[in-house]
This record gives sequence, C-alpha cells and structure tokens, in this order.
Amino acid sequence: MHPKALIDAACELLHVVLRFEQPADAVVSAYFRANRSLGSRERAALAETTYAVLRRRLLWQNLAQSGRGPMERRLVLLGWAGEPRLRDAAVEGPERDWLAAASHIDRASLQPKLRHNLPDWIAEPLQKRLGPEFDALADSLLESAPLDLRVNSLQAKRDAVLAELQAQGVEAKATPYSPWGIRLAGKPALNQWPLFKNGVIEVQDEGSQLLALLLDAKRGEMVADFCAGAGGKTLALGAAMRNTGRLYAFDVAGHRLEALRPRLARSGLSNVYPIQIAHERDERIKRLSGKLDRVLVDAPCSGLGTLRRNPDMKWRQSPAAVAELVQRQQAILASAARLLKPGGRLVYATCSLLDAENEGVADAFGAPGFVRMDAAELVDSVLVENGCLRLWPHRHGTDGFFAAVWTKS
Ligand SMILES: C[S@@+](CC[C@H](N)C(=O)[O-])C[C@H]1O[C@@H](n2cnc3c(N)ncnc32)[C@H](O)[C@@H]1O
Repeated sequence: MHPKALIDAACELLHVVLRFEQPADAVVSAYFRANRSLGSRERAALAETTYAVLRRRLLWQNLAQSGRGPMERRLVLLGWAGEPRLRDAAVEGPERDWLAAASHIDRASLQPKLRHNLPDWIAEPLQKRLGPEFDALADSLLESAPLDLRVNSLQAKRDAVLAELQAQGVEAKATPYSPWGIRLAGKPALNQWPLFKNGVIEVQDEGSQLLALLLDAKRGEMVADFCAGAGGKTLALGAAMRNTGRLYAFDVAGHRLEALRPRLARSGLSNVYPIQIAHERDERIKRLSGKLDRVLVDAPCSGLGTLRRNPDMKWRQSPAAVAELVQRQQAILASAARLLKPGGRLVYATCSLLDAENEGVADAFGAPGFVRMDAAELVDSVLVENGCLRLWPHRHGTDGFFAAVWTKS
C-alpha cells in the first residue's frame, strides 16, 4: 500500500475509534475484517498507531492545535507507530515542518496532565492514594503490557514448557509471583502453536492468575466463578482443582460463556459447568445456596487496571459509570456470598485501580458470619496492602488488580 493510502487508512480507523461507541479492540478487528487486503505489517502499523494516539491523547491533541487539516490526520502523524519512513513519505511542505517542530518539544517541560494523559477524575484519586509514586504509575500505564502465559498444570510443568519455548528460540522467563506464569519478551502470534492448540498454555496476565491462589480451591470441592466471562479465571481454577469436583461458571452474557467453550475443550477440563443466568438473583443460583466451598466474584468493573492493554477505557469510562458499577458490584457480591457454606471462602476481585470499586465495595460488604482473611497468608506479602491483594503495574509488572478474601464462619 502506498504510504499516503496507509496514513489515510489510519485516519479512517481512528475516526471511528474516537467516537468511543465501542471498545477500540473491537473497532480495530472489524476494520481489519472489512479490509482483508491489508498485510500484517500494515495491520500492525494501523493498530499500534491507534493505540499510541489513545495512550497519549491529551498530549497529541494539545500539539495538534498548531497544525492544519483534519484532526485525525494530525493525531495520526503525531502518534505514528509504523515505520517512520512511511510517515515521512506521506507528508510534505508545511506539514513536514509542523511535525518536526512538534517532535522537538521537550516533554519534561509540559504540564503534568499532558505527561500523564489521564482525565482528572482518574488522576486525582490515584494521586491522593499514591502521593509522589503516582508519576511512576502514570508512566507505566502509557506502556504496552507484556504477553503473559499460564501453563495448564493439568498438562505440563512450567519448567518443561519454558525449556520447550527456549529451545524454539522464544525469549521467555518465569513470572515472579504466579507459579504457573511465563512472560514472553515479544508478542508472537501463538494461536497456531501446538502448545496453545493442545491447551498446554493460555494467555493470561500474571495478576489474573494470582486470583486462583487466593481461592485455593481443592480437589473435589464445589466452586463457583460467579462472573466467569470467557473463563480466564475459570480455567485456572479448574486446573487447580485437578479436574475434580464441580466448578460452576456463571455469567449474564451468553456470548462470553460461548467463548469459554473452545478454551475448555483445549484445556481438557471436564469439571466446569457454564450456566447463563439472567441476573445475580437468578433461581438457578438460589438452588445452590449454602452449598459451595469457594466463590469467586470477578466483578464487572471500570477496567482501569488494564489501561496498558485497553487505553481507550480511560476515555470511555466516567464517574457516573463507575458509580453505577459500584452499585452492581455490591449487589453481585451480596448475592454470590449466599452460596457459601460454613467454612467456605469468598473472594471479591476487580481489575480496577480505584478505591471506590475496591476497598469501598469490600468494606461496605457486611453479610453476617463473614470474616476477612489476610491475603498475605495466601500470596507473597509484597502484593498485599491492608490485608487485600493490591497489584500495580509500576510495582509488580502486572495489570492493576484488587482482591479481598473472607471465610464464612
Ligand atoms: C471482569 S469480567 C469477568 C472476566 C472473567 N472472569 C475472566 O477472567 O475472563 C466481569 C463479568 O461479569 C459479568 N456480569 C455482569 N453482571 C453480572 C451479574 N449480575 N451476574 C454475573 N455476572 C455478571 C459480565 O458479563 C462479565 O463477563
């Protein structure tokens, strides 16, 4: 494709992404499906440029004010993440001079907001919580996340998989906190690897893997993954249960549970029962009241802990949406807790960084008989704050995660 046409394509894609009507990854995938002739390098340039613009949107918008022409074009030229020579070939005259001037701006001298690229309603509570450490968090949220794998412990040991990957020339190392995790240096397309197709590995952030350690589900137990979605945590729990007992995977979204099915088939698990529910007080849930050993509530949340992967979330979320989510989180947690039998364990988790969705919801939970457990009894204490799992991208290299644990007395 001619460089000019490639830049035009990036503008066309960005125009749709910046409407924020759908998640950016869905818009990018739909664009690629509609433009099948795009080569893999062209796709990479378009996707990475879109994400680069979303990550530093405040900075690019500020710098774009001085340019001319459509806003999307100025943003694409500033955030271009493809080969520089392609962009150079697509600009000429005053546009070239404007771009050169913009690239010489000393970013350290910019006002903090243009360096952090976070809306105030997100930056302020995080600044309050972290103090001077906030800058390191904000910087880490501008990076892209590494590709983490979880080894399916039913099928293989981590060391053996690591050795196999290294023998194939894949740069990989063990993750520091999860006993099943492997971190890749690059981002290979691994969908066709036999290790993936045979269910030996799954893609899962290390932080997400740690929730299975908190739940510590045992052989033969009755367990529910209350908000199972496409089953990232379900698969880890099922393997920890050694494919025994019963693991219910509930979710209100049928299409997400459908996406779990091929993953289950690959994994070799036969102890998982996906069940679509209408809402958290569904009759099918009530029937299990007081019967379960472990319940995980991986609640719907703002997703702000995953900004390295989904930078559009910071522009698509709002304080009103978070307030609504908090109501839902409280209702789901209260309902899910009813499933536990005495001695059972409840875990409430989110991939949000905000206290309101995390400690706020956990502290407001007051069902009788539930006693908080110190997460430091279950995972490395460097991952724990005030008894809860608190993962931060800049400290732990994982997505942002929160989890609180209770036992039912
Ligand atoms: C954070 S996502 C779960 C991700 C999933 N656990 C994983 O590891 O891949 C939250 C899920 O909660 C589901 N959800 C929303 N409202 C719910 C409700 N009332 N009861 C159960 N699940 C709900 C959403 O459909 C979504 O799949």
